Amino acid sequence: MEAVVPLRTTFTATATAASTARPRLSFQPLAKNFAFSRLIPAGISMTDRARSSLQCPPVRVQQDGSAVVSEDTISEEDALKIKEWEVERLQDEIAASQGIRIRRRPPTRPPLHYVGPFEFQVENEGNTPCNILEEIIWYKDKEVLQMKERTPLSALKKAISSAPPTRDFLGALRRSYSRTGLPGLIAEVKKASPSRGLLREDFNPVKIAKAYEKGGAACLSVLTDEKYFQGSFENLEAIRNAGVECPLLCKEFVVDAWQIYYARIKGADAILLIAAVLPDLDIMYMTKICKLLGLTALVEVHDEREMDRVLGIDGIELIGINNRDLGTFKVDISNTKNLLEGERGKRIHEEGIIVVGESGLFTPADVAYVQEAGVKAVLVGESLVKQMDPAKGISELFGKDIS
Ligand SMILES: O=C(O)c1ccccc1NCC(=O)[C@H](O)[C@H](O)COP(=O)(O)O
Repeated sequence: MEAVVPLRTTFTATATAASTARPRLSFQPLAKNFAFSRLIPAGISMTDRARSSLQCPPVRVQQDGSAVVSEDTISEEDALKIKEWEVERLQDEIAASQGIRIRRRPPTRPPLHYVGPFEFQVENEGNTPCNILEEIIWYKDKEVLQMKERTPLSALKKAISSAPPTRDFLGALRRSYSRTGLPGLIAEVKKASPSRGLLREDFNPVKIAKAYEKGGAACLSVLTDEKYFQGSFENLEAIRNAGVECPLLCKEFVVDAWQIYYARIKGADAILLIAAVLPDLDIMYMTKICKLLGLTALVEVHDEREMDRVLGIDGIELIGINNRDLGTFKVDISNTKNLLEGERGKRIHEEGIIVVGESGLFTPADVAYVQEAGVKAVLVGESLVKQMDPAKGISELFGKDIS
């Protein structure tokens, strides 16, 4: 029996990243009493972008139940999309070789499928994120794709040409350290988090930012992720436009250089780059873009391997050590100490890199502990934002008035 059936999303591409020949598409076998669960692919699916823009090819169902698509039915345009997908797979392989466990997309297909007019959910091990960071990144990839469609890079570049200049984030941290003898404070405007839920009901970002500035913060960090942190770019923009003078860090999950340009027009002076997500080449490329736009890059690491990768990249000036394990949410400030011990600490000192201790800092003893370990700045959210008076919270955190 042979039939030509239109199939929308049930195919998997079997071409390997290394192949130079035109990729061949093959399909999951379709049994007579076909069940939706059979749609779980054997291979790795394409990105949404590639998949959604591929035309539905005609499929020939063979006698054994398998379905094939003839190479002749693949248009030039589709072949190009498949190539794009191959390059993305290659990037995944490079990331894995650098110890990056965060995958940029589900290795099988995303759990949402369509068959004809029907939409349904199939979950399997491959399409469920391994931790919260991976979940955030998969979501962010889609979000950024939509944002880019609404505002192309060319429009951002045009807007940047008339944007006000950035402020010196690193200089502010250095000045604060010399003035107080204590780590420069990056105080975080944080409404909620995946680990703690809602942190503050009566959340007024501008009021909190002004209180932080009054309390002696050198710089501010503004969470812009909406889905997981209830932050926004509107908050960043509002704080910048409210006359707050502290330089602002855009606390985002950057997966695409487009976001750096976007942060710049929304008022950022610095932006976070997470080594657990970005391969070395991306970090190199993105830090260059930051420099070009006058932004400071805060490159965040969680473990020794990430620290060594980042230390191997030229021109890094600011490294954040995050004490939060993003798999378990456990916070352990000794992570900062461990990563600054021995040769690593020596090298950081010699190269004049400023290190920021991030997450889980609540008391003067915590601040003293990470300062002793070698940090010259700290990034603090929860313990300050929860205070009725965040300015007073800063004095309590440092054990003295640092304004
Ligand atoms: O805070 C979280 O629950 C979280 C979960 C997943 C990814 C990142 C997360 N936090 C981002 C941060 O780096 C912190 O907001 C920042 O270091 C301040 O931490 P804290 O002082 O403990 O609020």
